[in-house]
Amino acid sequence: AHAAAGAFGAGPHPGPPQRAANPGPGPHPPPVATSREKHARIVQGRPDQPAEPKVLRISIIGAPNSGKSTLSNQLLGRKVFPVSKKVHTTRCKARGVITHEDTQLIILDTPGLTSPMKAKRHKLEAAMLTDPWDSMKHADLVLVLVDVSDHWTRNSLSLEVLKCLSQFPHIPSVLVLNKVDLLKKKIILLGLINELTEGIVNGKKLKVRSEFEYNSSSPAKTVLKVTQTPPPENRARESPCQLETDKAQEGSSLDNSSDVKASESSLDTEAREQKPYKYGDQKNRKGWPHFQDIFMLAALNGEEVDTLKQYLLMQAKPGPWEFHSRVLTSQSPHEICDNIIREKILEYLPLEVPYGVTQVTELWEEGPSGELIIVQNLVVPRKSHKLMLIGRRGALISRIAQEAGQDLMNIFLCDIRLKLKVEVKS
Ligand SMILES: Nc1nc2c(ncn2[C@@H]2O[C@H](COP(=O)(O)OP(=O)(O)OP(=O)(O)O)[C@@H](O)[C@H]2O)c(=O)[nH]1
Repeated sequence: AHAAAGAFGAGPHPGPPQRAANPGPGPHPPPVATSREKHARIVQGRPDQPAEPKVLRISIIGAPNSGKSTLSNQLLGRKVFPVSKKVHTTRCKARGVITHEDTQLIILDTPGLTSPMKAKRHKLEAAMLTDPWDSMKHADLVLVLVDVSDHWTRNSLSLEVLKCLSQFPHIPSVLVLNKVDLLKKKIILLGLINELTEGIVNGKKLKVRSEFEYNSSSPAKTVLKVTQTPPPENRARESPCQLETDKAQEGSSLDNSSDVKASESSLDTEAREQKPYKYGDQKNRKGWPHFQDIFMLAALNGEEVDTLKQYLLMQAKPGPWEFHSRVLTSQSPHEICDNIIREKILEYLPLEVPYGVTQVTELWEEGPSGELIIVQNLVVPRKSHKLMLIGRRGALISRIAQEAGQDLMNIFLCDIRLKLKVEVKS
């Protein structure tokens, strides 16, 4: 009793994968190896680093669904992590690797930070509670992602995020406000920044005030700009927070063609008055006063992602590379495949149904013309779930196989024949 989705990928693959909107500098990413052995050889092979290599390990943490994987994919310039509208798409930590000239950025994409109670509800593996913490242990810098379109969560950092940050206060942290494309009133970002930073960035008290200036050089654009008054010792410093939106497209409620600035002043005295942040104190706090910088971006369309990437490249310190420059991710081909299929199941099945699906790969082999043949069995707990997953006349499972096959083709850069079966757990 199983439904099979049509094979996919006959004919030549569609050429190079679609690059993200902001691929950034650097050469075209290499294909991801399709067999376990090849992958292991490349990942474990000696890094081909230059004489004076630089490295930065970046942990991306945040609430489930804040856009961590979307941002990771955009930074990588290629989709290698699964993304969906449902929470807990990412099940375990995975690394993405960006190699640019002498610098290697290693992105530690983690599951959304969650509580043991929520983990139980979604039947999450133990790793989903521990992985974000583990990734912090290896990080040189942490990006804290906040979904600014979520009215319920955007006004304060979650308890789990605060616990994580205060457990590792020595790791430089950067606040990233994501999904700004969904905000009609961009001016609320100023209030959010104030809440989420407790009014302190880089050790200096933020004074948020609005300044409306006519921007005659760019009348077609609405510009929201947050700058910090430079500290006396370095007048040239300017915070990288900058967001430009096309007025025509956005219809922003900011004053037309205006700049809004959050500036920093009367710095040191006010900063010293701030209550020290103690571990265990998080329940009474909403923000983190130790961010070194703030970015506002839209990971989905790549807006300002390249600015963040350039910033990260600048933060790298001398140190040996971990991976060969050809490596794009530490995930094995099988893990990538499971994740991509899971992403589609999460996207198309309602409520909690996707969380009960177990994936079993039955076949993984190279076909006569070099194509990759994959057969995966999706085991579900109930017959009703099976019917849902197959859909009317197999329409849904075919769609899942088609879309997953296309994504895998773009990742592996080879033809893929993907067959999905659905079975009720006996
Ligand atoms: N409009 C908009 N949507 C976004 C943006 N970034 C991410 N999304 C969407 O938000 C949803 C969640 O994105 P993910 O990248 O899977 O989020 P995540 O934080 O990795 O999620 P978990 O795996 O549950 O922790 C997806 O539907 C994305 O398309 C953005 O900048 N703008």
